Amino acid sequence: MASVTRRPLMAGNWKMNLNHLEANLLVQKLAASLTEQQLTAVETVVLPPFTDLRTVQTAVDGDKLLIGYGGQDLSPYQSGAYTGDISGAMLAKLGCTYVAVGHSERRQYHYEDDAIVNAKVAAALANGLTPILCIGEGLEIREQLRHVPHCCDQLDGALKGLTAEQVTKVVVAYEPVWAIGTGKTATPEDAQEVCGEVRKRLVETYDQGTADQVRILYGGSVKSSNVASIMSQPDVDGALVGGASLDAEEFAKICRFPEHTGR
Ligand SMILES: O=C[C@H](O)COP(=O)(O)O
Repeated sequence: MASVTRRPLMAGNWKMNLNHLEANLLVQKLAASLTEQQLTAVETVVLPPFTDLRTVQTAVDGDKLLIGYGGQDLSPYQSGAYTGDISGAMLAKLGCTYVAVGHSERRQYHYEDDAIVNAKVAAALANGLTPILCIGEGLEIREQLRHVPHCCDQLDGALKGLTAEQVTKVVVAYEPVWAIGTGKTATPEDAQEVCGEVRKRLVETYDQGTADQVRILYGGSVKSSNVASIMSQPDVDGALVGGASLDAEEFAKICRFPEHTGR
């Protein structure tokens, strides 16, 4: 069987950090820290707060930076009376190519369930955005060793009703909730276990060709010091980075991981 090449993706989720002035500085510094060759080898994306997106767009377009960007959430609806929400069409109009969907912080603080996440994935695709679909288990589920079925159930729920072709356009991010912002990183083997099972589930539900095209990221306390070992796993195609993406030099080091692994 021919081996499959998936372009590594490093996505920096800024969460509710950095105003638009700080966003401009960070994006400029990040771009200056990476060569064209490095940015071509590893797709580099930032997910700033909504209020920063126009500024990031101006910086990226103005200097033709090879950095992608996107939102951290979107409405499942196209438009209308949904105070405080932002539509996929609005993100697309700002040049976004990605949007995070179903992050554990949205599931926890905004009570998003699999049905809402499913509607948001569909809304992202309908607007030409690549959803970064986040799945992951809490500590209790991990301790009960139910993490694989839990994550596969979240995956099934989020992808319900999508065609195989649509699924190839989705990025999945496995983020064990107990490893987010805690400094506790899953071992590379933990990351591989779930990412591998996610890919197997995609083979079962769709087919091998579809599953081979889907990029699966790991997220949870990723840093420049641990990214290489995580990226050495066969089913891990990148990382969703929180805290470490707020420091341009540290995030750039993460994006330069192939230089430490020869990947
Ligand atoms: O979206 C990113 C994840 O929640 C990971 O955050 P973290 O790198 O700060 O642990």
